[in-house]
Amino acid sequence: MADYHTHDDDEPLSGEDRDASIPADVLDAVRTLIRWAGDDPEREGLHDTPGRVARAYREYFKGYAEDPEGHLARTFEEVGGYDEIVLLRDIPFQSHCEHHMAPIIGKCHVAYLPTTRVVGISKLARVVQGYAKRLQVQERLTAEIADAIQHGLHPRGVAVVVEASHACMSARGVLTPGVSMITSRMMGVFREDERSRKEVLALMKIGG
Ligand SMILES: Nc1nc2c(ncn2[C@@H]2O[C@H](COP(=O)(O)OP(=O)(O)OP(=O)(O)O)[C@@H](O)[C@H]2O)c(=O)[nH]1
Ligand SMILES: [Zn+2]
Repeated sequence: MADYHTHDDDEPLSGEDRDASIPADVLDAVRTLIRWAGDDPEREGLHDTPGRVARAYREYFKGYAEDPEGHLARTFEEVGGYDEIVLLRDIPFQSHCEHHMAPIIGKCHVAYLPTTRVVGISKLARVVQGYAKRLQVQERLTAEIADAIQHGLHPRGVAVVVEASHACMSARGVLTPGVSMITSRMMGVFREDERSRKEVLALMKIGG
């Protein structure tokens, strides 16, 4: 998969040039799936679809080309003696389940209790996106985000809660829409201290 991410996505390419950067076996694989679905990949409306699907896959799975924990490398000394929870609530994400490659759509709440150094808040959202843009199960996504913050920042505590709906449950299979899956990972003070855990869950507005 990594070999398929060599193209710089910021470079504008058009028409055949864009498809030239996509390996022929990838385009063929999409044509095979179109045929398997029951349609003709050569008909006009589907002719450019394999290239579009391949480019869409580059976006869906661009997390494989990243080291999400690397986003946390630049920290700065917090000013003013701030020693309370830092929380980013409602970070939206889109991922894909590794069982069906169907969308997982949801939001993630990320909190940490700093020691002396803090990180730019956008970097926490980048960590979420870096792990979301891979094939996932929600439990592993949750754990990977929390572990990266723990290893990257060595804070006094990390709390990650993910709420998401799985298209593999709503659009196929059991056909049960409207279900939220909620997963969490608590580390440090948020795992060990009941009051800290309650405080962070209250700030996340979970469990009311
Ligand atoms: N725990 C967990 N399960 C997931 C996640 N995403 C999808 N699944 C489940 O993975 C399971 C795969 O089960 P299988 O029995 O192998 O696949 P299947 O026959 O397509 O199952 P159905 O979805 O029940 O039709 C299903 O129960 C999915 O709902 C996730 O993020 N976490
Ligand atoms: Zn699934």
